[in-house]
Amino acid sequence: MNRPVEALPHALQPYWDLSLAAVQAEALQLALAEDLFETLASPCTPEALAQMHAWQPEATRHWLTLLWSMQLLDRSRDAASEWHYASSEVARRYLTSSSALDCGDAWRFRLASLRDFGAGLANGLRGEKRPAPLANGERWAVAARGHLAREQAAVTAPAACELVAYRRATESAWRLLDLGGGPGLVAVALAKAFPYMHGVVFELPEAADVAAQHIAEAGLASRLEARGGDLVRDDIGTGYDLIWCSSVLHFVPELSACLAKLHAALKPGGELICVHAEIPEEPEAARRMLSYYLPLLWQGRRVTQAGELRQALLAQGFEVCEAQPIALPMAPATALVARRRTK
Ligand SMILES: C[S@@+](CC[C@H](N)C(=O)[O-])C[C@H]1O[C@@H](n2cnc3c(N)ncnc32)[C@H](O)[C@@H]1O
Repeated sequence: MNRPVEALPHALQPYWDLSLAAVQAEALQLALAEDLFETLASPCTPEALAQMHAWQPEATRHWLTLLWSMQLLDRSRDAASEWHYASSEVARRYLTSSSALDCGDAWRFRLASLRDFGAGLANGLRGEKRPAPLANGERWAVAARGHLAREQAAVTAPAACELVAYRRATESAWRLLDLGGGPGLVAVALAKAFPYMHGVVFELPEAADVAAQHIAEAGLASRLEARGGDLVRDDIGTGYDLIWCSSVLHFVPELSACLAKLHAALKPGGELICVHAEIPEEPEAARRMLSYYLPLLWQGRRVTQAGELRQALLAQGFEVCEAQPIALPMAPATALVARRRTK
């Protein structure tokens, strides 16, 4: 009689995976610190690599094999049956210092800040508040100069261009508001893709300065303006054909008042592309979202439940024409396209 096959993987496997991820994160961190993906732009054997850096050859071989299993390296055998390792497509694109889309430092920043938050969970539960090292505007300006800029260039801006390409003709003139646009690279990418578009990046004043710098560097100052202000209290302008608003509504105290302001800022027929992560109903999908958004939730910020934003848009008189999954840095989100009715 055959032995009954036990259920695989074991029910504890997801939790073992958490501890295993610690080693994978360190392996990647070390690869970034050593600029490994730049070196392995051309294939190399572990022995040659170890010799180049005075590393231990066996340890190097096993580390490379782990990175291969994480799909950060490709490998192939030569005629002598020796493995040669080279950076994978994703590592070349996003984790190589010479790539325009490099997110290596941004990834390291995310790892460090999530570890730091995780280490403070017990204190947070007891209600201990950690003093913010910088004032709000300055904190966002630091983010805009650092990881937000890298992630916008690599992830958010290409996703925005792809989405907007379905909604605007390249040769038409239109007016954009990139609300809470951080470093402004979404607006910059849209302006490059749509030569007749002009518009505004609205941001807290300190971050608006960073966006202004990016706009100037891109030679787009005649078409894009970085306007500093508080979107809750200040005038955000009117007559927009399209408002791009991603990962911003978490920070406004009153959702309905903010959506009413966005509705009024659009031309009749104009569209709000509202891109935010919401907490899904299913635990598997909710897990990633909650791990990322727990710090925000603990600060008392808003992360809506799946479907809540749509309801809030409908309540303000928007017509919700489309809901599309979209890749945002760290966790996927939903892009809701909400139109101001023509009458
Ligand atoms: C998570 S970032 C998102 C940046 C950008 N939209 C993106 O998706 O990459 C949130 C942005 O909202 C801006 N923000 C938050 N509260 C704001 C307010 N009251 N007025 C203007 N901007 C604000 C922050 O400065 C920050 O750049």
